[in-house]
Amino acid sequence: MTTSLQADIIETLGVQPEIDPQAEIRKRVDFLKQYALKTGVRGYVLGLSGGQDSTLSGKLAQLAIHELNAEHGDGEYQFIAMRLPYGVQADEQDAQDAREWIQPTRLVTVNIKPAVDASYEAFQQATGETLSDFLKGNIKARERMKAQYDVGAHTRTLVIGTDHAAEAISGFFTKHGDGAADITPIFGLNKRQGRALLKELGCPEHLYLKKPTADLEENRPSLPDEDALGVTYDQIDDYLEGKTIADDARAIIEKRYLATEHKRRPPVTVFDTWWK
Ligand SMILES: NC(=O)c1ccc[n+]([C@@H]2O[C@H](COP(=O)([O-])OP(=O)(O)OC[C@H]3O[C@@H](n4cnc5c(N)ncnc54)[C@H](O)[C@@H]3O)[C@@H](O)[C@H]2O)c1
Ligand SMILES: Nc1ncnc2c1ncn2[C@@H]1O[C@H](COP(=O)(O)O)[C@@H](O)[C@H]1O
Ligand SMILES: O=P(O)(O)OP(=O)(O)O
Ligand SMILES: [Mg+2]
Repeated sequence: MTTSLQADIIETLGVQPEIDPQAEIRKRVDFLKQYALKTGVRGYVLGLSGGQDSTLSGKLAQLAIHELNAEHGDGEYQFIAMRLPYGVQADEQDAQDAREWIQPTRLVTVNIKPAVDASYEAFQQATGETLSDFLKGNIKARERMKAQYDVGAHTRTLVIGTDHAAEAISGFFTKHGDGAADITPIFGLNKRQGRALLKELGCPEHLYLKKPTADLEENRPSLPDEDALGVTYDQIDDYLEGKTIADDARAIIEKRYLATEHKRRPPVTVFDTWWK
């Protein structure tokens, strides 16, 4: 039976228990096109990690750009993919496979290591203390955000975020890091629905069957999100589809959801009451 908190979460995150992948693709490509036309921007920019979410978001963006150029422009719309490794990335080949499949208008590569290490060392010099490996991971996510905003502002393109329901529910993103973006085309989908869209689009299987990872920690490289979260994406997806899941998994999900409300909202103000 669906609990009332579960029903609230499903409604807030906009999840449908069943989807038509083809219709979802059309809706989200149209959304990207219409927003670019309405705002007058020249396209989109997105970090491609080689993971499922950026592969899907990037493909939707590239489809939107193709159609915009065919229908409205002289090729002035562009989708800029960014590779943003911290040094050398273990699954670099997946990122290259995603780029090959998406065929972005342009690829920009920024190694974030020097900037991240400079921030990490500046903190050390200023305080005499050392940031944890976990907190250094959040610097990486924020540095990636900065690099994308630099390219976006320079090219009049908007930054795409890859937030979706299965990530939003647990606040499993870095605040003002990968959580910061201008537009989120896969919002409202859970993880298996995202996979279904990629399958429909003809994506190489290995890019959507791989284990999701934020890959932010040096001490635990390629740590699967599911290990960090303590629940599986299947459990999260079932919960988001209104199904009954094991009590311990439900408790973990709901505890994380309630603790991370601040990450899904704008900065709290004197007019807000949600935190009380
Ligand atoms: N797979 C992914 O998509 C992905 C990507 C990046 C990070 N992550 C994960 O996301 C998490 C990010 O870590 P985090 O959440 O500890 O760091 P965070 O920086 O995202 O959020 C913590 C910060 O939020 C603010 N904050 C905390 N409580 C608050 C409150 N009640 N009201 C207002 N602001 C508040 C504080 O500034 C605090 O430093 C980690 O678990 C990381 O592994 C996952
Ligand atoms: N190594 C990366 N290169 C480019 N973009 C990246 C990289 N790692 C993460 N990103 C971007 O951040 C989001 C969130 O990633 P999670 O795996 O969900 O933490 C990802 O979709 C990329 O856009
Ligand atoms: O955000 P991505 O593309 O890195 O996907 P995943 O979260 O599955 O690693
Ligand atoms: Mg990832």
